[in-house]
Amino acid sequence: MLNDIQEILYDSDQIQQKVKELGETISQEFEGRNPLVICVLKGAFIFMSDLVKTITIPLEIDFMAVSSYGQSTKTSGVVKIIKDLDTPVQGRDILIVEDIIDSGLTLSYLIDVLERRNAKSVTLVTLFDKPAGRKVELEADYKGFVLPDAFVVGFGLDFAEKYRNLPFIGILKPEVYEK
Ligand SMILES: O=P(O)(O)OC[C@H]1O[C@H](OP(=O)(O)OP(=O)(O)O)[C@H](O)[C@@H]1O
Ligand code: HPA
Ligand SMILES: [Mg+2]
Repeated sequence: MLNDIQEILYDSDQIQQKVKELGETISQEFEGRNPLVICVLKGAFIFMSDLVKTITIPLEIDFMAVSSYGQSTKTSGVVKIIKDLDTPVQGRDILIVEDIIDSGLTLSYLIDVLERRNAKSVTLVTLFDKPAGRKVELEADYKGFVLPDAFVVGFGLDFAEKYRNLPFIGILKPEVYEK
């Protein structure tokens, strides 16, 4: 698995430090609001579990699974809901937890869904942001790291379902997906 990585961008310690900072900021922002924290599966599962441990205010969690990349390094452009929320969002302050914003299509679709369901507010936190990939205008309220224009894996992010368990974020060697 490590042989397939071209370059490590941020290691586990660097990521944990950043997660802690994000958690502190979010704790202040949502003081007294009991937010519903939504993990966008599968990619965000590691970030979500680390992040909520650093948030010091009461919150609720739920999960939504969406997919648009499948076996490719390029978005299909079609965001499919694989698993929906169990919790009604009407009138709730929502914090969406995402691993990466690339084209922006996944999150613009999800925000639209939550607004149509009458969420009171929708706030976005992403651990990684790849602005060069944007196809729609979208900015996270809180972000961890800005990444270069390369396909990355690790810390929850996959290529064809592999590499999610790497404890760092790194660039995948193009020969892995070009062959
Ligand atoms: O901004 P975008 O171009 O939409 O890309 C970001 C989304 O793509 C990935 O999910 P994917 O569809 O690969 O599903 P997964 O989380 O199960 O890997 C990632 O986890 C984000 O949710
Ligand atoms: N890596 C893994 N999954 C992704 C990426 C990426 O660079 N961009 C969007 N989904
Ligand atoms: Mg994926």
